[in-house]
Amino acid sequence: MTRPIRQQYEDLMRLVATQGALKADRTGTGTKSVFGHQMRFDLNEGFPLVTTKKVHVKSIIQELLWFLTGSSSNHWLTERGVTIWNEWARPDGDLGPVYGVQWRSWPTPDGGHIDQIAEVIKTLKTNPDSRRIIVSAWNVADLDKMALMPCHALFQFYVAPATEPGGKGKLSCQLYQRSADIFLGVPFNIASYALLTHMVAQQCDLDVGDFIWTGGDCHIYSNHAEQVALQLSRAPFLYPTLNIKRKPDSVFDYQFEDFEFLDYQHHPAIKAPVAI
Ligand SMILES: Nc1nc(=O)c2c([nH]1)NC[C@@H]1CN(c3ccc(C(=O)N[C@@H](CCC(=O)O)C(=O)O)cc3)CN21
Ligand SMILES: O=c1ccn([C@H]2C[C@H](O)[C@@H](COP(=O)(O)O)O2)c(=O)[nH]1
Repeated sequence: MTRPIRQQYEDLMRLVATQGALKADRTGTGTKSVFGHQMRFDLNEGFPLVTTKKVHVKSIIQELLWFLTGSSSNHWLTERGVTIWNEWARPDGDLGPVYGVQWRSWPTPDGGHIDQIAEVIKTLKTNPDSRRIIVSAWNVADLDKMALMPCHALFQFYVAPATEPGGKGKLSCQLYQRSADIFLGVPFNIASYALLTHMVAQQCDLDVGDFIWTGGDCHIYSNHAEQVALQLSRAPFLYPTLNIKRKPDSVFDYQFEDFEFLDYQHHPAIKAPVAI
């Protein structure tokens, strides 16, 4: 199959840079913003890793593995050389009941916990036609205890049945991201959920389908304007290919070394300040 060169991400960036409304925000930085946007990535066309700048995949993989441990501590990340959450961590490294805590141990009113990821894997294996295969990080009662409220708030899986006898079903995933920092956050978020979709598909003996990204407040910070102009002057390359080197016993047993990206052709990295 010859793959097309895709630029959904750059199209969103261009749309917001040219059409976005000037809008104030919590951090006091100022943004250009568009409300409501969708991108669809066919994971069979390659792994959607932005090519118009170098994306730091190590941070993305480790952050996803951190979510899957259910940890609330930034120490897990810093011990592995990942610093992207440092600005939000409390002095003891705690981030409150953020993504991983809600994914793996959503608290129930009677004092119990729900492992939403384990439930999703079980449902995909036993009832793939279900329309209820959802993970939510948006725990309203816990929001005020979180260092930062979830940006990637809710995701749903979907299985398209096999089209030939003996074939595999195709796993798709759609994410709702309520707030999207297009320059810094979104390349991470797309790659993270695309990676999760590959991992869940491998565990459930499914092929991959689409990753659909749906954004709420899609913004470019005013202090990213020059970086955005540089990035939009570059021509995208073909997406790389993800190789998962082994099949671990469960979705919770993946290691950083299990993943490699083949043929990742990219433009140079572009530095930018993160809005706190
Ligand atoms: N304003 C803002 N944007 C975000 O994207 C964001 C937050 N806040 N707060 C929570 C997390 C942390 N995330 C971050 C934070 C920093 C980078 C960042 O600085 N990226 C650089 C360096 C990569 C690295 O060191 O690994 C980049 O060039 O992508 C990316 C995502 C995503 N989230
Ligand atoms: O995974 C993430 C996490 C955070 N962001 C961005 C989106 C916003 O720019 C900030 C969060 O600020 P709020 O005022 O809470 O919306 O972080 C992201 O893009 N991706």
